[in-house]
Amino acid sequence: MGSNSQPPSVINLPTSLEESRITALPPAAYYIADVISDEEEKAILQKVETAPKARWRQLTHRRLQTWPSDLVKNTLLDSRPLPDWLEQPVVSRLLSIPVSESEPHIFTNSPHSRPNHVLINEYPPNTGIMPHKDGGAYHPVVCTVSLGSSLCLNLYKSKDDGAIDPEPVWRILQEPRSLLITTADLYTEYLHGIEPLETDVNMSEDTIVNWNLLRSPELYKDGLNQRETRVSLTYRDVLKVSKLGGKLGPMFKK
Ligand SMILES: O=C(O)CCC(=O)C(=O)O
Ligand SMILES: [Fe+2]
Repeated sequence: MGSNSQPPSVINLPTSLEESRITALPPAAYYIADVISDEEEKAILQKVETAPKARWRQLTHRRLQTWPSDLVKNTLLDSRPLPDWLEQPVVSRLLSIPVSESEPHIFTNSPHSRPNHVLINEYPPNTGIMPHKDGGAYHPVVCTVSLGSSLCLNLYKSKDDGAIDPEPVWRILQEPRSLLITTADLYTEYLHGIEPLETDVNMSEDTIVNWNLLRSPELYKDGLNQRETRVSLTYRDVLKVSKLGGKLGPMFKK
């Protein structure tokens, strides 16, 4: 293989999530560089891009889709399953990786034992998301699949007066085709956000907490990541699902 060529596209799942733990973070976060193949990435991106226009919600810089639907008062009104292209291959792989001997997968202790909601965010270069917490609607396990481009997700601490310390405590680099799982204190105690940058800078073994788990650290040896459009799929379990959901008329569904 030449020094500039990419390694071949392979799926590489750990036999236990422990192998993928980001050890510099409080319990627990996991990073799997190769959760889907190139072909699977392309197929999902194609589905995202060709979704009906009404599926997209346009914010100032970013646009997003929610599947199967938005939440209303923290409740999922639409109890239809996720579409097949969001279910396969991602959910089945997620549910196939043990956390420990007594925990067969990461959603073992969530109310529906699986993710029932996917938020799709599209970030062109120079686009980010303000530091925030994900709030009370979800079980505190967040599974994010990244497509199309790498970027850094930052984790922030609230200061004692409630203000956000603008300097991130940790930075996680998410490569395309990767899966990041964050849980527990990282959900409840810390904030996460993405800076609106054209280029992530100053990246190294010392500044990126998952450096040892990256697929291609050599691509960033100058410390830089030139962003292209990155699409993320955020899989979560919404705690409350309306029993009426399946009975709502088409007017209430998107
Ligand atoms: O795109 C991401 O990785 C983060 C998205 C996010 O934090 C959110 O939508 O709540
Ligand atoms: Fe979030």
